[in-house]
Amino acid sequence: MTNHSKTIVIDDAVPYAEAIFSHLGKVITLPGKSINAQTVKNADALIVRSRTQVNADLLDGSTISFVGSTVVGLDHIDQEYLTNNNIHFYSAQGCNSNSVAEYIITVLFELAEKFDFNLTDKTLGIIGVGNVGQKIYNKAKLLGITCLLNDPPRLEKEPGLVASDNYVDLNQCLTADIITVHTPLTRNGKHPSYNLISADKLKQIKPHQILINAARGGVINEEAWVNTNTKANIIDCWKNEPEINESLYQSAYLATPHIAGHSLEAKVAGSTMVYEELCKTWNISTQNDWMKELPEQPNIITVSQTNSIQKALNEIFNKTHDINRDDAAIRSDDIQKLHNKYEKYRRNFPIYREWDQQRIKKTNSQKLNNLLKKLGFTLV
Ligand SMILES: NC(=O)C1=CN([C@@H]2O[C@H](COP(=O)(O)OP(=O)(O)OC[C@H]3O[C@@H](n4cnc5c(N)ncnc54)[C@H](O)[C@@H]3O)[C@@H](O)[C@H]2O)C=CC1
Ligand SMILES: O=C(O)C(=O)[C@H](O)COP(=O)(O)O
Repeated sequence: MTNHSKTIVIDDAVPYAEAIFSHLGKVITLPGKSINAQTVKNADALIVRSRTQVNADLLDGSTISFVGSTVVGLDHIDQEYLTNNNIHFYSAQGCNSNSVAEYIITVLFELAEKFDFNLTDKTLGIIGVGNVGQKIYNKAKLLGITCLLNDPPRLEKEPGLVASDNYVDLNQCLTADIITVHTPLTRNGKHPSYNLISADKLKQIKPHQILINAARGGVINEEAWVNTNTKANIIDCWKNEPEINESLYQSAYLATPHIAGHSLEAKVAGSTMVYEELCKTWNISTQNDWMKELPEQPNIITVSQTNSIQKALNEIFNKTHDINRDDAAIRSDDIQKLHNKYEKYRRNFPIYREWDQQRIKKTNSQKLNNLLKKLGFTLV
């Protein structure tokens, strides 16, 4: 039964918001950017993704006592303000890490196909080895890709990692053939990541190297990146989204509108993690009736050839999430059109499912079948 005494304001990009949250109170859904002081003034809970700045300007004078974020980045949340004002805060850490990891692996196989190289001959540098970075590393290891890892904050907490894995300093990590960044965007503390790959660091980059940013705009210095000669730039996260830098955009071999973490499983995990926390906070039992609204399993994937395992994997990954489609969806030489398409496309992003939801028709290659199972696919 709905509790009409509570009001919950929710970003309308949170899937199944009404179905999941409505038994807890009156649900008001709004575009994340339209959530303002007026709309939250008399509400009890606020549930955001990444597009709402959560701070004193938004919450001063409101009745909000719970803020939930169904995404991972925290750079849009003034956590100190929330703590000082006794507002319970919860964010769904880890909810979309597998989605981002699958995006990166898909990108790697696409690059290998396009530039005709063997991934097992290349090194992959992973900067930030948290939920996302660790999953990329685990998958890369299964696929025989050599990795260099960089995460000074994690090493301080787990010094034993240096001995057991390929942890290196940032300069060495920047020598990898392909470099991918997965730190949060932070400006303070002992290891701020803003401008981590600075203009100076970018001078070390050689023309054979590939740079990927699916973390946040600003971790790699965009102004210097535009003028850095690389083999390819892959960019999912930008400064000033959706008004992204035109020159950097034109320099990108693959440019996607901040969708690496947008698998259905990631979005649903973010929503349910916040939902469970809100139920706990309000001391209400959880319900799962809304789950009947989830779509059916995707169709079985067939692989057209198995002579090259790398090519077969590229085909399969693309059939689960077509990143070229995401790039093409926003491509435009007219920057204004690009900016408009950017936000529109990500807000209406086509549903895709993670590998562990996918069924593949058994191939005639035992090696490929084994690899697919290890990557989470079901063989039928
Ligand atoms: N493109 C997309 O759709 C998505 C982007 N993200 C971004 O990726 C970031 C990482 O996500 P998770 O792995 O889930 O976060 P996490 O918090 O689990 O991992 C971040 C890791 O970065 C490390 N780190 C922090 N500062 C560093 C520095 N200066 N140098 C090297 N390592 C550093 C931390 O020690 C930690 O291990 C998020 O904060 C978010 O901004 C996350 C999900 C989706
Ligand atoms: O979790 C994060 O951090 C992300 O970057 C999300 O994938 C972004 O989600 P949106 O709310 O911007 O769709």
